[in-house]
Amino acid sequence: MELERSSETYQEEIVIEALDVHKHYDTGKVTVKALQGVTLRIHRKEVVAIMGPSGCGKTTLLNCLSGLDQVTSGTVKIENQDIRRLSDRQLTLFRAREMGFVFQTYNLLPVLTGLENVELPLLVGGVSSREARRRALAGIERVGLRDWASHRPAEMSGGQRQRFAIARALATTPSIVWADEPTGALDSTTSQEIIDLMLTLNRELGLTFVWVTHALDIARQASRMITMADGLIKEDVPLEVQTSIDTFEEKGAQR
Ligand SMILES: Nc1ncnc2c1ncn2[C@@H]1O[C@H](COP(=O)(O)OP(=O)(O)OP(=O)(O)O)[C@@H](O)[C@H]1O
Repeated sequence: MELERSSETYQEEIVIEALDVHKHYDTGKVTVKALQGVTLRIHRKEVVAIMGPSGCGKTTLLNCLSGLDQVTSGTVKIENQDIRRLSDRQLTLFRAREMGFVFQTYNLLPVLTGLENVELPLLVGGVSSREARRRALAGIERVGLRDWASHRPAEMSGGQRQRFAIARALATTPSIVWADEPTGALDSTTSQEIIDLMLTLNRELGLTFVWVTHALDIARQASRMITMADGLIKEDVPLEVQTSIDTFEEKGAQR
């Protein structure tokens, strides 16, 4: 399958690089400094969770890194491409090719079936209808919802909608998937199923994931946890270190 990538090829390869990124919002009277100098490197196959209190700049960072929004100053490179050097059209095509997006509210079109929702980005990208159907069905199979392909979102549970949203994000065989509160609208069991699905896709397809989440139990399952405050990165902890901190604390607590 074309989604498959060799893990050896990509080890230690930087896929997302932010250098001294600032983002200011001008709201007329005041300027909100949402990002105040973020520098960050994310390697291929990492699963990075971005945490922090409401308003600290998590979504702004995700939007700036993914090119959904423009930075005020600083550099963002994706796959070594400085995205500020791309025209709007080039950036749209680049995003469509390299990135998938998953949102808390699924963002599926209600008038389309699950299958049609997954096909849509492929058809927009110029893929033939026969090929789009083949690829969409393969993606839907991968998220375990073959029997639901002809249903509309209103007939599905939240977890099923999010699975279709993930299949849609995968349809264009991206290398990076951005997920903004992907489990925010789901109960804890369904949330865990969605997290397990993304972790499987990370392992099997070598996809890089960036999750924005409020939930510590979700963030702990990433391979790296970044905590933001006031538009800056305050902590950046790989899972192994996190685990040893937990173990240390647990041992300390037992003494
Ligand atoms: N379009 C906008 N116009 C003006 N200010 C904005 C805009 N988007 C975000 N902000 C402000 O930028 C700051 C960071 O917002 P952001 O949404 O990135 O935070 P967040 O950490 O994702 O918050 P939450 O966890 O509540 O979603 C906040 O002060 C917010 O009010």
